[in-house]
Amino acid sequence: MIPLVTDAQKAGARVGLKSDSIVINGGKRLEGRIEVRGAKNLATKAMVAALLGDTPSLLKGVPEISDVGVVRGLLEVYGVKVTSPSPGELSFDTSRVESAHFAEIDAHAGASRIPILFCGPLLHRLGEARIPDLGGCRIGDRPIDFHLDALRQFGAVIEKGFEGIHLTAPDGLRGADIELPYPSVGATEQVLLTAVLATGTTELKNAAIEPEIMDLIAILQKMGAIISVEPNRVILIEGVERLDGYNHRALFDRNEVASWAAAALVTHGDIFVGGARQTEMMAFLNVFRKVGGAFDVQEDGIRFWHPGGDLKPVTIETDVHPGFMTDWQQPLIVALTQAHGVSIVHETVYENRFGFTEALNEMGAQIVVHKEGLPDHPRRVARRDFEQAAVITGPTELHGANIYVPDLRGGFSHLIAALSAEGQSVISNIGIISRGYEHIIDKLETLGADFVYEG
Ligand SMILES: CC(=O)N[C@H]1[C@@H](OP(=O)(O)OP(=O)(O)OC[C@H]2O[C@@H](n3ccc(=O)[nH]c3=O)[C@H](O)[C@@H]2O)O[C@H](CO)[C@@H](O)[C@@H]1O
Ligand SMILES: C=C(OP(=O)(O)O)C(=O)O
Repeated sequence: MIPLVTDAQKAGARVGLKSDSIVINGGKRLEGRIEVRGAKNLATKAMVAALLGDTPSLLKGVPEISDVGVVRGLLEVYGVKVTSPSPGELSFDTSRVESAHFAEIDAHAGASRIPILFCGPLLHRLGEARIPDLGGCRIGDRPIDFHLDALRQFGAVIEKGFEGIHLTAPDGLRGADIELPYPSVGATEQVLLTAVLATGTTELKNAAIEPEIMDLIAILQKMGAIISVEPNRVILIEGVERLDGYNHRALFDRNEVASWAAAALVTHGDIFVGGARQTEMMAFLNVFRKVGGAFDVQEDGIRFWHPGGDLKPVTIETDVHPGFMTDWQQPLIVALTQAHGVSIVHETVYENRFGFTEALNEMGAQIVVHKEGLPDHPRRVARRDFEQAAVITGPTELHGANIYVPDLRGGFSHLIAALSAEGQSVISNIGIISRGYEHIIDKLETLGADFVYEG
């Protein structure tokens, strides 16, 4: 019989995780210093951008996460020679891109969302693109209509097959006037990566302006692109004839920083996160402070700790940048189970991102998810067609449980809930966590967590 290998096991195997479950003995403070490196949501896009350069690129601060492995595998299929000159660095040689082996892309299907961003670069380099089915966290429908509509406006012709999509550009790619229905991160990146080598000027309205996008723009500018970020979410891109490679250190992973900050709060701990910076995290830091957490911004990182006293409830809405990021709500909600009073988290970015709260309730939390949102509740962010609200009543004592983690951020929140809970928890499917958290087992050890991992 052929053994079934789950997506999580595949992800874990990419970064050397041998076992897919961890036993956690809760109740221990996390204390110590860990480092974060480049952001999953930037490093992977920077790797795609390397395909646009005629000369080699060097990316520094690359995290050892499985999504990086997925993109590396795809770049190799597309003919890019990827090497690692030293730990945390990847170099990309595009001189043999003509020899793409499209037949091999199916092996990379379903592992990450990044493949969709290869459309523009492949059309520029090869006149054709084949993209496998996408993966990523299952937190709603996650359609790619904005991407495909934008690509069509550039002149791409798209055919959808049973497995993935096929694109051509019979008349080349031309600059376009594009307005996104919503400031989608991925669709903004799609437009940037396509417009830089398209003929003429592209005006993108309602663009996403997340720090990871600004860092991608910085990379493209180093490569020779002409991009200006105008007021009111407008980005202008003047197409150029060719681009060179880049030499760039990836922006730090602010989602990982927020996660460890929440871990410090939840475990009454004290964690110094090396590599963290303040400016990109202001929305998070405000909420962290309102809840009752303490932080100290230093030159080489940020220290987060629980200063004692009761945690306070908050009402927040997830939003696009500069708002409170959707990827931060899951670990924060674990802290809110310990706040004295009722907190409300409105999820406005994805339509299905509170599934992870079921396991927290099994552990003793009191979280009620309102699948249609709370329509009359006053708040800052405008309602979307869909949205959900989680109402968290605290404080509640958490106890150990057996948990099968559903997705990346939900998985991290289960991990820290187990670390703070009374008793033992067995958390399985943890390979998913390695999509976005590097060296998770080593970091838990450094911070003094009590766990058994047969790795
Ligand atoms: C790899 C990566 O960088 N992932 C991040 C990226 O995901 P990703 O780029 O997929 O997220 P988007 O910003 O595109 O998605 C935001 C919203 O727009 C919708 N949408 C998007 C594209 C589209 O064609 N049609 C459509 O309807 C999505 O379903 C979602 O409701 O930004 C999200 C929002 O900050 C983060 O949570 C993810 O961690
Ligand atoms: C939703 C996330 O990632 P992805 O878009 O890669 O699924 C995330 O990082 O929380």
